[in-house]
Amino acid sequence: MRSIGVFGGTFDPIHFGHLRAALELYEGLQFDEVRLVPASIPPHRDEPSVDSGQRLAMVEAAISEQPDFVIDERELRREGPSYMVDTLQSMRDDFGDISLSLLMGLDAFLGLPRWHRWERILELAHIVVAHRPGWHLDEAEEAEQRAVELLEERRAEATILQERPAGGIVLRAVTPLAISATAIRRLIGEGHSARYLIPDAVWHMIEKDQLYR
Ligand SMILES: Nc1ncnc2c1ncn2[C@@H]1O[C@H](COP(=O)(O)OP(=O)(O)OP(=O)(O)O)[C@@H](O)[C@H]1O
Ligand SMILES: O=C(O)c1ccc[n+]([C@@H]2O[C@H](COP(=O)([O-])O)[C@@H](O)[C@H]2O)c1
Repeated sequence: MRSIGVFGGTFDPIHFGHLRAALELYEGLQFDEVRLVPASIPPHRDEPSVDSGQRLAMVEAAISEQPDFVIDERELRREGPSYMVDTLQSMRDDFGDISLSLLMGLDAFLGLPRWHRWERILELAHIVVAHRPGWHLDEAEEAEQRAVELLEERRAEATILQERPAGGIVLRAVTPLAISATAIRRLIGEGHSARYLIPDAVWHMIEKDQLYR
């Protein structure tokens, strides 16, 4: 069965934490393709500090040489908040009965029960959760318990991703990289370099356009 990974993010900016996780999941879970989906208006957070055209350009620069990584612009073309359930429904309509896997870090997964129509998401896709430094399942807060229960109910072996179109949750270790876009924005705002946390091509764009100053 054809199998696609879907990696959504604000990517403000894209960094090696995103890229290395996406690559290890792509190789380890044998996706035919990973679609990076920059959010236009991300729900449940402040508006991005850089406009969507620039965030998109940084993602393009970051993945230009990686085979099977593609950018999916459908959230940028849609009006209103970038609800993931709408994105996955539209991919399902486009791609038919393939296996779709929504990739996310553990921090994002713990917040999943607050997402718009989140229960529908598991009817449309699998969820692959990557470990992220600083986040632990056994330290989940009260508000995150629903996500922990969901993982217990739906946890599956990675083989499910090749066998069924949707519905399982797979937890995966990736190289732990304690990099966040928030810390990168702060570094640059304080006049420091963000080199070696992000691809050089992305750093050059940030410098050229004086982003995050
Ligand atoms: N270092 C990392 N390791 C694993 N997953 C990550 C890492 N950084 C981000 N992710 C995941 O990438 C997705 C998109 O994240 P996002 O674009 O919000 O990056 P971020 O670094 O968390 O940004 P911010 O600090 O602005 O919240 C989320 O699913 C998040 O969990
Ligand atoms: O659909 C939702 O309600 C929803 C709520 C929070 C986050 N998301 C998506 O999850 C991805 C990671 O979100 P963030 O805030 O960590 O960048 C990104 O693609 C967001 O659009 C989606």
